[in-house]
Amino acid sequence: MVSKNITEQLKANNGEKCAVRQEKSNVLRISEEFFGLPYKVKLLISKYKGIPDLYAWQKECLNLEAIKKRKNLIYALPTSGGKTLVAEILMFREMLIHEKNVIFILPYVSIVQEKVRALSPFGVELNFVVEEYAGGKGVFPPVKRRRKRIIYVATIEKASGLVNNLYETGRLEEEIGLIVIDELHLIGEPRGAILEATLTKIMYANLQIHIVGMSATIGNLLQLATFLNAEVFTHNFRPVELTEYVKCESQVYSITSDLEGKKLTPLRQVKLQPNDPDFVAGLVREVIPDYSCLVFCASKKNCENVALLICRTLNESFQEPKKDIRHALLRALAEEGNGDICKILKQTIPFGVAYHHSGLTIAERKLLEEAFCSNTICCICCTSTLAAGVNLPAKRVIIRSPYVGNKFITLSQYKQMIGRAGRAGFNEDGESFLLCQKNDALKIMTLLNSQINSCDSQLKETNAFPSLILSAVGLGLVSSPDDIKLFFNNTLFHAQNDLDADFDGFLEKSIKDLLDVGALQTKKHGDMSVYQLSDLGRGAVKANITIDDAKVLYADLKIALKCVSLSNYLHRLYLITPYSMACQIPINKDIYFNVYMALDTEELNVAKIIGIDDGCIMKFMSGRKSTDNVSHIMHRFYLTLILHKLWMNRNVWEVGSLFNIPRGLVHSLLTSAASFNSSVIRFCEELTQFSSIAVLLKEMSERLVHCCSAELLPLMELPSVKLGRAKQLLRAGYKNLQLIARSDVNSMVRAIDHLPKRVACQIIAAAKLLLLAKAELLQEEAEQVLEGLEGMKLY
Ligand SMILES: Nc1ncnc2c1ncn2[C@@H]1O[C@H](COP(=O)(O)OP(=O)(O)OP(=O)(O)O)[C@@H](O)[C@H]1O
Repeated sequence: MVSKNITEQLKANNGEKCAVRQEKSNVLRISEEFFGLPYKVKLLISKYKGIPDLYAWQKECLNLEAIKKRKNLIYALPTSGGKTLVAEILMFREMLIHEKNVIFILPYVSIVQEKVRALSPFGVELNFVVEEYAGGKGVFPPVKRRRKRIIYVATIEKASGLVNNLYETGRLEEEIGLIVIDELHLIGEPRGAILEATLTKIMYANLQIHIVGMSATIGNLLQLATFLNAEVFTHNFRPVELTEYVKCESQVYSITSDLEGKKLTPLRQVKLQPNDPDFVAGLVREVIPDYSCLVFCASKKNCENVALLICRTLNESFQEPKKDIRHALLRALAEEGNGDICKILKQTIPFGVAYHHSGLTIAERKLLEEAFCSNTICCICCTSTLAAGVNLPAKRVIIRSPYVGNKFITLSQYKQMIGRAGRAGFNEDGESFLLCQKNDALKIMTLLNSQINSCDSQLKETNAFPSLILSAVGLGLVSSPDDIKLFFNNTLFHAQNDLDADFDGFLEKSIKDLLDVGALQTKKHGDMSVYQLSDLGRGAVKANITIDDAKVLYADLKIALKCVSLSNYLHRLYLITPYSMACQIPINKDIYFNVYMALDTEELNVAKIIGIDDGCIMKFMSGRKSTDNVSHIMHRFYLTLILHKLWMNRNVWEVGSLFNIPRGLVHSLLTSAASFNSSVIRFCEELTQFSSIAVLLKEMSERLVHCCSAELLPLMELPSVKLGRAKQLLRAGYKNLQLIARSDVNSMVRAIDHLPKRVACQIIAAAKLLLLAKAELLQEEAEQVLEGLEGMKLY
């Protein structure tokens, strides 16, 4: 007993000495700087990200003249090169040193949420606020904060609204010092037109805002650099070495390079089995369960089938080691699905295998990603979207076939996928296998020896010119044909094409169309005619929607103004049913008929108000063609019926099976409805005749974002906390943000099934940050009131 006490005493003394030594070294280092930031930032990066030191290229990049002189910069590196950390350090610098706010643009809602959560501990420690602008989240105009700096983490669409709003209220240049764009190459995908439009406006307005873009390697970096007047930094750094293989039938080749280009060198033969004809399971088994493996598949169905196929080749021994935590994962998944678990995942997870695609809800995907990162599961069969968004590195990456959907894979897709191979800090190397049939072998050789794709402006492809003209006129950036021409000289489209006489003609036609449709008007200004927006044009710009959508919305709102039905939410849900989703959700006639027939009198009345009656339904059922307008309304109303079921508290699983569509799609419909709701609200606020409708829609916002009971709402404010996790938290006694903020990480991990420590830490920090931000806002409001009272006599 005595000796134990002495040992403990010694240990304690020793611990104290270590602590003192550590303290001293920290004190010494306090005076050191970390790229102009307090040394504390380096310690926090080590604490929260587990990164003790920067890679050489990261240091080089942060020390570039372009950065010092705040010149715009694009830096391009292969996937997993560590680009994000550089951007984060730049953002911290902008807030802590230059005392300006930052906009961080990311491609998808789920990545925005993930980033908000990951930045929260830094926000608490470094005293800044992280605001989420994605889906239905993010207020316009953004709340102005006097004391704290803000990172707005935004999707492409929300960032566009944010920039417009801050510009027109004169706050953009005053408040924003830096805009960071992750995955800049997405400018070459359809949604990229919005990003290009946002950046064009900033470039044309010639604001003192530093723009930094990150990208994977792309073919036309210089064109992008011309567009952004940016310097370029490239590096081909990979934290771990990557070896590439091709497997064609039973032959494995390694990909080697010589002066003539890439070659396939035969390496080994594999034995194809009837239950594993491609040897995909064989390749997986070579690495799991000790290491992790990602299998990219061409389609969603394929992901599910391959996951099942792999499990059929695994024996019981693959189930044993992680039985308990895998069951905890299944329970967490059941929680998200209100008791339902996907039948396939139920079979595969005990083996440590899962599938991952957009048919799953965001919450399910998040749980699987966390489980993969914490080694609870060791193999995920996924579609190519996983490569673009989520950071899930694996020892081995297998590309099951050289197709994405039914299109042959491009070099940048290939690079993006194989880029996931190799876990920095976990494996010394990574491997990739591209599987193909003999008849695709030639195409593979061409692919491997081709140039990396360029990313092209999408303004023309997506017919985005009219919206961009409207927005530029609305913001007061342009008002004459000459201005508009000059404005378009600042686009990426211009950097890629000569804007010749044809283009002038094209612009003139776009302007004429906008005048004809009544979105644009001319006004005399002295001798000159200048353009200005009509009510409709203003609404479209404010709501960030196309003029065609604005016309439909205007007509819908006019009807609603005359006879909005308040007896239920169906009419309001129809108004906010996103137009863009109709093409993704096909109508099932029988389901439509059954759901329509089950509507009560009040609900049928709503259908009538918007133009659907029994006659329309019968005509539709009999397959007779209706006018375009009626078909359009019918299709939208079908989506409204789906939303209505969710609104009535049916979960995404039930609704998915009722309408025979994947639950992930039901979830995206809900997310885009929440986002469209904020657009419609802004439209109604701009066109004051509809302001009463804005009030009605605002009341729905919060419930629409989360679609859950009131007691869960405060918990769902937390980034990445979805229904299942909110319920787990509530059941464990975490009823509000205060209780979460006060919790310690270990007790939370003990109380919640399948909650990794890192995530618990981020959830607690996010709760603290939300509360601090709220408290500070109230304090600022109180100060403003008191300032107003200053000098006032009380009596
Ligand atoms: N200096 C470093 N030392 C060790 N690990 C690092 C370092 N910098 C970043 N990482 C880690 O490397 C991984 C990949 O980093 P990151 O996601 O920033 O790469 P990326 O280049 O942005 O990749 P992508 O193109 O996929 O977005 C992350 O887990 C990150 O924490």
